[in-house]
Amino acid sequence: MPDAITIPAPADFHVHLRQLKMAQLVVPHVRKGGFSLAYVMPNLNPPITTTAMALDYKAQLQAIDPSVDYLMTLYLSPDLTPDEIVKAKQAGIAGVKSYPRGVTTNSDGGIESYEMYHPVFEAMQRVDMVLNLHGEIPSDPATNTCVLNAEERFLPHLHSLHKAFPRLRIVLEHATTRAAVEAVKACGPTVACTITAHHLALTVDDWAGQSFHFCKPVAKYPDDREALRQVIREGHPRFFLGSDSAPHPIEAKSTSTPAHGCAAGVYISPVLLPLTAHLLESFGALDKLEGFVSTFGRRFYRRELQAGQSQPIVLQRTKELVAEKYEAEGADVVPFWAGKPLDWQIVS
Ligand SMILES: NC(=O)N[C@@H](CC(=O)O)C(=O)O
Repeated sequence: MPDAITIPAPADFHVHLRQLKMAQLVVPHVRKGGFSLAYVMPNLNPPITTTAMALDYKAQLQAIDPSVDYLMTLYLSPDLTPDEIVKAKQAGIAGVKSYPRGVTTNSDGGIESYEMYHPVFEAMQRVDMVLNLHGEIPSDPATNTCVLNAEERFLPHLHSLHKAFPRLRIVLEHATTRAAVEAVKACGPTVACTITAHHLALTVDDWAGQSFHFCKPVAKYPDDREALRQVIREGHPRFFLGSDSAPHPIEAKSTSTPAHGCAAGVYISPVLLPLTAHLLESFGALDKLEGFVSTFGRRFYRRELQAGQSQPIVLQRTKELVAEKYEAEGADVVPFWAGKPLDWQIVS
């Protein structure tokens, strides 16, 4: 059992950084959690639908912490045109995120059918931008669809998109099921998958009745969690970390009404690297940490570290309790693993 681990420049390939006071609180937590690259989600209110909006948002994030490499994304909506894709690529925007309508936070403007976006996907394939999929279909009593099977029922869309656009790089985000792992494995090298740290820990029993563990997609069965753990143990190079760290004010998580429910999202940024090490060690995959948090995602996104760029993070074995909450002027949030011990801490 090692007492220290050194990881070259960890990269979080899925994170929600919000705006205004919440952003002031959570953006510095990217670094605190051990990460120097953040792949930033566009589901703001209003969503980031143009290159100009994405660049303006990036400037807001850089003003809070200029030391992080922010990779920006656009929100797939009918406003997005092939011309805007070309413009976005030239401006360094990395990807386009698709949210099916109504399945999660700020997804009212999300998509209902992929066919109408084929010209946009064609342009993305041509200029080489990444398509990020929130892989759930909306709940529908008529087809017996609910949060437990919404991801599995999305997978035929993944296969048909990959078939129609075989050179388009696609990432199935925050996979939670054995079916999703198998679907991504069955695809070619242009399809990858992010896995969150919390989905390596939680199952249905842990979020039913515990609002701070509620996120979309919800954690599934123990066998699904085992499939996520197994693909990491295998060191499969198309499966890598995207935290889906999604802060919500404590009030939005802890008080819900029948009309509004509880906000979906687990907040994980400030403890991300120590927690990921802790969890991987718990299921015998600590030796795969570097690939999972640093190498594989960077390779897929073509953001490999150049010589002299490795900005290594050193973790040391410890017993440290995670903070109960983080707060600042006008914002507060409860982190995942609050009040519980972690076996690793960042020392430099
Ligand atoms: N994951 C979540 O439960 N919530 C995310 C949105 C998302 O990625 O689904 C959020 O922005 O709060």
